[in-house]
Amino acid sequence: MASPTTKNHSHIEIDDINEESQQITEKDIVEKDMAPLPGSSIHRSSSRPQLDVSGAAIQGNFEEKDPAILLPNQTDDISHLALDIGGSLIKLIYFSRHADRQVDDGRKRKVKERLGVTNGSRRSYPILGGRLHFVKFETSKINECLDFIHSKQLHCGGMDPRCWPSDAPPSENAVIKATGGGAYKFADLFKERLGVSIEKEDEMNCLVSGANFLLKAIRHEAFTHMEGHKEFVQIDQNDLFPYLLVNIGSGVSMIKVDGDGQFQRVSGTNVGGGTYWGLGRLLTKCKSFDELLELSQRGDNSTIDMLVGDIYGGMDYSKIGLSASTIASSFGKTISENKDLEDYKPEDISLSLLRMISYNIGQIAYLNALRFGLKRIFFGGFFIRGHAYTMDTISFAVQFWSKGDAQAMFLRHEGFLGALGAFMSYEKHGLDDLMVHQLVERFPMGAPYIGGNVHGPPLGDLNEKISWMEKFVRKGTEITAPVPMAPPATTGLGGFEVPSSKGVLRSDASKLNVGVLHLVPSLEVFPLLADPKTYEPNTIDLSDHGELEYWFTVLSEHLSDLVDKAVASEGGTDDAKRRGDAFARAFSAHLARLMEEPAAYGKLGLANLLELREECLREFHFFDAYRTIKQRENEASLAVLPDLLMELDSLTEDMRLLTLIEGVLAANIFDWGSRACVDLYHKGTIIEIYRMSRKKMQRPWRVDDFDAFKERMLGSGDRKPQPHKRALLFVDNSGADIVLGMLPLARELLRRGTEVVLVANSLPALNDVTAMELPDIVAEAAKHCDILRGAAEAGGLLVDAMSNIQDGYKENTPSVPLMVVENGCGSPCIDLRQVSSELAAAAKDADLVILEGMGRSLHTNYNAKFKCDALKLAMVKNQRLAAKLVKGNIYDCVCRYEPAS
Ligand SMILES: CC(C)(COP(=O)(O)O)[C@@H](O)C(=O)NCCC(=O)O
Ligand SMILES: [Mn+2]
Repeated sequence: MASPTTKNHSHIEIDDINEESQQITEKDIVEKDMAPLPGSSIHRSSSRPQLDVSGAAIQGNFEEKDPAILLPNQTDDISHLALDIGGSLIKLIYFSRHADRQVDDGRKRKVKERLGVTNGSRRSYPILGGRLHFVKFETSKINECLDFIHSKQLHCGGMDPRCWPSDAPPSENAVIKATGGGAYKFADLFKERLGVSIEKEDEMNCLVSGANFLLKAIRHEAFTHMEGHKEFVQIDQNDLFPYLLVNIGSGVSMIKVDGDGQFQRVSGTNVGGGTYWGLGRLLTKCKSFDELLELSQRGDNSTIDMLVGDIYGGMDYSKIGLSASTIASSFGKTISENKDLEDYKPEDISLSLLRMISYNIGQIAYLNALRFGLKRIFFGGFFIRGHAYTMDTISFAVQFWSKGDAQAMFLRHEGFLGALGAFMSYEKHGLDDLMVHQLVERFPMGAPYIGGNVHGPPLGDLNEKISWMEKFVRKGTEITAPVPMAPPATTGLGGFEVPSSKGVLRSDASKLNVGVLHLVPSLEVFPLLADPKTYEPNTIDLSDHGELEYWFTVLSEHLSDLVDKAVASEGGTDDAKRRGDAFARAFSAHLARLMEEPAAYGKLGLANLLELREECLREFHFFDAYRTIKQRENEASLAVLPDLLMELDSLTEDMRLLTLIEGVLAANIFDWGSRACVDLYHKGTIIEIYRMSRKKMQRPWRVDDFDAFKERMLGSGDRKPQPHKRALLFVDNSGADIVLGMLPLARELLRRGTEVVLVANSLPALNDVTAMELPDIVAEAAKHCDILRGAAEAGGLLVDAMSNIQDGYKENTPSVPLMVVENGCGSPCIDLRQVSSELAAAAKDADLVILEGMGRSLHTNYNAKFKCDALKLAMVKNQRLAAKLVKGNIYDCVCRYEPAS
């Protein structure tokens, strides 16, 4: 692991270099939004604006690509900036929104009608959608903060959302909400420089509403930190209150929180962050708070503090539970030694000070918790700065004094409580109505570098992002991935650098753990989860270091191949190569950062890593790296579909069901995310591999519940069970997987009178089929099959595609419908706590869920329990996973059936 190095931090510390640049970028830049994905309606990564669209009407020509839409009820005075101006730091939160490109074609409308999807369940959020960004500056450099606000035009909040951001000057009465002492001190400066008034918000109020929001809405917000070990705590929203909030800024406030807006400042101490920094500066000549903190990491406080052992001749004072290493008196040793300040190491002084102050705060906090019978204590404020030692010291104090009864917890957005509260005080935002499943935290390109010496204007478009990456590298500050890198790629202009031995992740990288919060109110919890509270999507826990190392290696080794595919998908141009290199660097940087601190972005599971890779591709405008491969495989598979259907139709019902399940498992071999499978593809054509795979399908499979599934489907003896009413089929890959595997299975269900909903990705991920692509594939397949044709028509799937059907056939008999819905994600895995509203609506009448593929049914959801019958089907295409999960081998198959629980 890269060891931290000392750096002099200056100016602005910023959470999102995605949009903010380093010194290297000199030009003045106007931010341009990244282009949305073509033709996709759910943008978890680039959250869309959710405006008040009631009464919306298209203005002008309906046929135009992007006609202007008039939103008569949209309030256009939404501010998107709030500040907490403290003694040492300015914390800024701003909101950004993007042009809505929602595609609502005829097919989608029909499916929605059929599923009864309305916007009724969505409450009226004035700022539905968009993103929250978290930024900080040193208060002494307030001018940089003002420049930042100006360059992003954040003070021009009250404006038409359709043309935001704009260069329009702020209106006469523009106001910005702010809290903290600086809201008073700098009010005139804001008026003078930006022409805006500051509306002051009560600091305590803001702290509490910020903390309440975070604890309720962010899944991995609170964590414990003991002896270097960080563990996220799941907070039950209904059991949050009362708690003690300890905000450690320059001074310390202790607030008993009983509910939203219900709190009391019960105590505080003047010995806080300011004391540490002030005394530390005088005693060590350090130039910044971070430098002082950095110093403490190399310190030894026993040269300064009087320990119990110093008094008791190296012994514990065990009778009263004090070990020899317990501090008896902070700085106490210096009184008995005839030394001057210069005789002590600044490192030791810093550590003594840090421990003195942290213990003191921990102790006072515990006494107050005891006073009011509070079990939970949350510590926030920028004193902590994610600093492991500080958190350990506070935790130790709370643990020590409470004898393990009370627990110190920390917050990932520790420093932003006040600013968040100020932001929430804009009444029209409705932010506090958002629920945990409607927020997605993303860690863009800059996340691994965050908080470094950022002092340039905001980053502009994609090109500037790439330049930033390239210049960063040229300056010799390339990040080092502490994982084996693939050999230099052939695609990039400069190829990959051989990783150097010196890690240059920012020295205090571990200190900032916040990403950009995407607000996506259309997301819902999948209603068929048996117990959403205990549901954990990830099967593989990456807190196990061996596991982490293995998967990081797998992803690193896959990187050069992925870049090749991505670059080729964009025509192999020089521009694509540059983007490819920048993507590889950015993703490697994420990996390096997470290798160093796996919990840096919240609780880390394999699904998060796989999704991060897709997000990173999208960030560099690779929207569908496997596009051509998918098309090729679809065509090849569609060509053999008629023969397969004929073969199936010649079988008995029993044999047909078995052959269908075999077919799904066999076709799941087409996975471009698996190293082993990609190697295999060099050995034959798609159809040859498919045939080979089917031949090898011998029961019993490694996990084989087929008989139980068959009994539920076909019954036994004379018992003929009711067919399922509606089945949700979570499909996986393009090509054989969908065409020769899942579609024939869907056809069988339809034939039996079960409605089928094909659930596919909203955005591309590897070679997964998307909801946008499926209707065309179904239409092609329907040309060879009456059942599929009738069902697809009934489900509104063939709205446009029917015109392609040559034989003029029209089904007269009513058919159960076949539908397609998007799942709300763009990842090879699926987190069922955050799915599209369409899928949630489709789930309401479903009594069978079929999850297919390694990502959706093994990496995630293998242990998920459902309210309805569930079938999990996958081929295991990774040796380690096979050994670990099913005690088997690569290419083993899983057919796991669990009746409704
Ligand atoms: C990304 C995947 C989960 C996709 O698998 P699928 O869901 O398509 O079956 C899988 O390719 C994977 O885990 N790949 C990494 C492991 C490897 O290369 O062996
Ligand atoms: Mn897949």
